[in-house]
Parts: sequence; structure tokens; C-alpha cells
Amino acid sequence: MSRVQALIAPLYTLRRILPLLWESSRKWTILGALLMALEVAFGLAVLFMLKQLVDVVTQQLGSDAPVEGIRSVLRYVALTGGCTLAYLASRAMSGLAREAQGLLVADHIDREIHARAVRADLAFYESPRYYDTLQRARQAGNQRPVQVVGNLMMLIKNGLMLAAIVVLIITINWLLLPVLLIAIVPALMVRLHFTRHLYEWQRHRTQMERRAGYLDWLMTSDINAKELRLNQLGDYLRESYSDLRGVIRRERMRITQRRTQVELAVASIATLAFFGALAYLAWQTSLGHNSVGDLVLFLLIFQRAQAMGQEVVRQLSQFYEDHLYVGLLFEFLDIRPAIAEPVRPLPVPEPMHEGIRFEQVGFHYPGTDKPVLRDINLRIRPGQIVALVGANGSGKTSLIKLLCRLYDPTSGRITLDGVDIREYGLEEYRRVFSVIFQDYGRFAATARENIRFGDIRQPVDTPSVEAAAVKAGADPFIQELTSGYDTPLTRMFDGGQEISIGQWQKIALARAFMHRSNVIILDEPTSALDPGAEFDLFDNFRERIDHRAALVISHRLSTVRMADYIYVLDQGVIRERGTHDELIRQQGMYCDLFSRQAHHYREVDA
Ligand SMILES: Nc1ncnc2c1ncn2[C@@H]1O[C@H](COP(=O)(O)OP(=O)(O)OP(=O)(O)O)[C@@H](O)[C@H]1O
Repeated sequence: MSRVQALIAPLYTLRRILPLLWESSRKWTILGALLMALEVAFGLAVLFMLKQLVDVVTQQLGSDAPVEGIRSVLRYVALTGGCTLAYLASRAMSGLAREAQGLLVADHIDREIHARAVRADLAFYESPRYYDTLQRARQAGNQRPVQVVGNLMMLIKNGLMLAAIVVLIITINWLLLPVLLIAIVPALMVRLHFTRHLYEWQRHRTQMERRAGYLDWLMTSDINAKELRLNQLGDYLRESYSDLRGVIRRERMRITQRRTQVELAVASIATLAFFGALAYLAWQTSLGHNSVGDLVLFLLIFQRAQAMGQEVVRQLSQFYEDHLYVGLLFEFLDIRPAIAEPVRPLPVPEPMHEGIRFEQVGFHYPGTDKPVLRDINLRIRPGQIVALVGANGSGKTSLIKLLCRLYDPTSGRITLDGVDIREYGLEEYRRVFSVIFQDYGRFAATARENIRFGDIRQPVDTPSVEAAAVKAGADPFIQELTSGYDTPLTRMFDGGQEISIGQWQKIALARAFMHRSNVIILDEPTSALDPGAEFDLFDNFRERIDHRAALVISHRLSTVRMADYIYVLDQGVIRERGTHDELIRQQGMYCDLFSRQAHHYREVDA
């Protein structure tokens, strides 16, 4: 980007900010702009009236009509006072409007960030780039857009005032103009340079900041508190944290030191220029080319021009900085999901007739080349219970993510009743499934809400919550909580209660049972359940799931046994398929795994 482009780029940012302000608070945007315009107008009017007042007083010196003169002086005093009052009132009101607008815009931006965050592809959450972009958007701050506009108005006001002073200086001696430029332009260049430099450094260091933030969270949250204490990781984490903060602090200090040095040099040059100009003017005055009045005016005005110039420089660099940081906010807001909604979505068949098919499906995660799934052909018929078996990392969860369209296959296709699932509306298609993943959610909400989240469209007091809890075996322990279904879970908020991991899993199961979906997907649904609870769950599983289709992943082959059809996944490829009895007869991988697990039980039986 050329320097000129870099300088005008903030104006393009404005083009995006203004609609944002308009959308979030029309009333305050109009009112704020009007009040700020009044503030600028009255600010300039005060200056003008003062000048008029001085002129009138000067004219009165030695005038023959003192009474007339005093009236006119008093009129200007009253006008100046009136304008000052109006300026103060409009400034106070425009401050109020800015504050109100700021609060509304901040909330609007938070809502926009949340809207993008909840719709972003799962892939974003699985990439550091997403977190970097989010962190930067947060760093940019939700007040920036309002700041930009406020700052721009002040810039216009001060720019106008500076222009007025420059005109005055030129009337004294036009040769003083370059001196003023020397006092202002290098300072502006230096500021812009360091603003950009600091911005780029912060961008580059986002991940290190995030790492430090992560360590801070590890040390202060309850998530890993047990391991942290038992493995005595506290000191190690504290040291790592202070190492990271040390690097960040030192780098930042280096930039600040360098900036201070350069700014000092620039200020010294400006001061030298000022004294040079003063010497020149004094010389010209002594030669009679300028009056003593010029010299006094120069001393009064030049200082003011320099101060005003510095203010304009500060505001320009602030404007530039805001533009850079608002850019980070827009970078996040521009994130669009790659899991595309079809232009003309087909209605999802209800109920399904043929079921779901994977046809030659292949997949690797974005940003990696390693194939996680290869040539997958798999079928789930309506009402059929299908089990997926395989070692850790064989691709079972990835297959579910494809099925729910959290990712799209890199080759092949998945169909529902013969139609590629990419042809269906995304939300409607996802409603075909109710899923519990291994890392199911534990929400800091009541037990009732935790279950109702499985189908949020149901009313708050729906009896389906209790029915789902009964099916999942969660009802007895929920009844015993202090406020039953209305007990807040987790200790994050007042009155909250913690429950055991197995009990959380039953709540997650209830959430899956809550939704009247076509297909239930359970990824390791019983890993934390006691054998009795597991037996109860699968004893009459088909009735429990109302004869819907199910896809169950489990390492416990006693669970898998009840499935109608079993797929054995190994390193992303389906190695075996069939019913339990067929697979046992095949004497392959499944049979081997099953015999090994069964062996332990036989030992106990013996
Ligand atoms: N978000 C991701 N990005 C890149 N690779 C991933 C991601 N998630 C999983 N993988 C890789 O994909 C492979 C399959 O993972 P997957 O979670 O599907 O296995 P799994 O069969 O469900 O294992 P487990 O039994 O341990 O749950 C693994 O090699 C894993 O490293």
C-alpha cells in the first residue's frame, strides 16, 4: 500500500462505520451529529466574537463617542458570553449523546460478534486463526466506531481553528509559515509511524498474548484445579506466565523508548525552529520591517498554533489508529461460514424413507493433508440401530461431524433419501439429529434448562423435560437436588450445585432424548455410567428411543452387541461390516476385540 493510500484508507473505514452507527442508534446518531455541529459552530463563534470584541475595544481607544462605544463593547461581551454558554451547553449535551450512542453501539457490536461466533463453522473453533481474529476484534474494543466519529468532529473543529491561526501568522510574515510546518509535520509523521508500528507489533504478538491469557485462566479457573495442585504445576505455570509477560513487556518498552527518543528529537527541532523564527522576527522588528505588536502577537499566537497543531497531530494519529483497530473488528465481522446454505434449499423429508447413505466419502480437516476418512460407504436405515467401532483416532467422531454437516466431505457425498445433504437447508437438516458428543456441554443453568437445550423450541415448562430425564435415568437424582429440576447446576453462580460426571452424562443423554429427531447419535454415551445404569439404558434401548434410527459409538462391545448393524473403522477405512453374529463368524478384528473384552468377564465369572 502506498503512503497516499495508507493516508486515505481511514476514509474507507468511515464508509463502513457510518452504517454501523446508523443501524445501532439512529436517534442518537442524528442528535449527536447535530449537537456536535453546534459545538463546533459555537466554538468558532466564541473565537470570532472575541476577535470582534478586541477590534471594537481597539477602535474605542481615542474615540469621540464613548457611550456608543461602550454599548457596542457590552453587546459583544454579551454575545461572547452567550456563545460561550451555548458552546458549553452543546458540548455537555453532545457528550451525553456520545455516551448514549457509545453504549448502544457497543451492545450492537457485541451482538454482531456473538451472531458471527455462533454461526461460524466448527472449523473456525478448531483453528488458532479464529481465536487470533476474535482476540484482535476484542482488543479493538466495541467503543472504537463511536470514538472514530467523535474524534473526526474534534479534528474538524481543531483543524478549522488551526487554519484561522495560520492565516493570522501569515499576515505577520509569510516566512513564518515554514517554521510552523516544521513544528507540526515531522511530529505527525513520527506519530503515524509509531502508531502503525505498535499496531503491527500487537498483531504479531496476538498469539503470545493469548497464550499468556490461557496460562492465567489455567491458574485461576476450577477446570484443572485438581491436577494443578496434585502435580504441583502452580509454580511452573506462574514462571511460564511471567516469562511470556516479560517478553511482551520488554518488546513494548523498546518501542516506547524508541518513540520517546524520536519524539524528543522532533520536538527539539520544532523548538529550534521557533527560536530561529523569534530571532528572525526580532531582527526584522529592529530593522523596522515589523512592528513590536507583530512580535508580541507572534509570541502569543505561535505557542497556541503549536499547541493546536499538536492536538491536530494527536487526533490525526488517533484517527489512523482507530481505523487500524476498527479494521480488526471488521476482519472478524467479515467471517462467513464455509458450510454453505444452498440457494434453493429442498425440504427435508419427514419421516425419512430410505435413510442416510455415505457414498465413497473421503475427508481431511482444513489446513491438513492427512486423510481422516477414506472411501466410506455406510448406511443408516429408518429405525435401524447402527454401531461404529474402532480404535482411538480411527475417525468415528469425524464421521459424525460430517453426518451433521459440521464439515463437508472432501470427496464423495452423503445423502438423505437419495438427495445430497448439501441440498437441504442447514438448520432444518441438522434438526434431523439429536447428538451427544463425548465432550458434551455442561451448562451453568438449571437442570431443566440443561435438558431443554436439546429442543429449545419447546416451552419452558414442557413436560418433555421430565419424560426425557426418565428415559435417560436422570430423573431420580434430579428429584433429590435441593430445588429438583429448578436447581442451578455448577457452582459458577449463587445457589448452584455440582453433580458427578456420570450424572452430567445422564443429563446430556436426557438432552438428546428431548428432541423428536429422526436419528439419535450417541458418541460414547455411557463412558461415565456405572454398569447398572448402562445396562438399564441399553436393555430396552429401541423403545427408549421410540424406534428411531440411532448411530452409537462405543468402545464397550457389550453395548455394541445390541446394534442391528456394526461398522468397524480402522485408520479412516471401514474394515468390517455386518451384524454381531456375522462379524464374530468372520473371525476378524471385531471378533478379536470382542473376545479380548469378553475374556475379562469370563475370568470374573470363573
Ligand atoms: N479438528 C481437527 N483437526 C485436525 N485433525 C483432527 C481434528 N479432530 C480430529 N483430528 C484427527 O482426526 C483423526 C480422527 O479423529 P476422531 O476424533 O474422528 O477419532 P475417533 O475415532 O473419534 O477417536 P476416539 O475413539 O479417541 O474418540 C485423528 O487422527 C485426529 O488427530
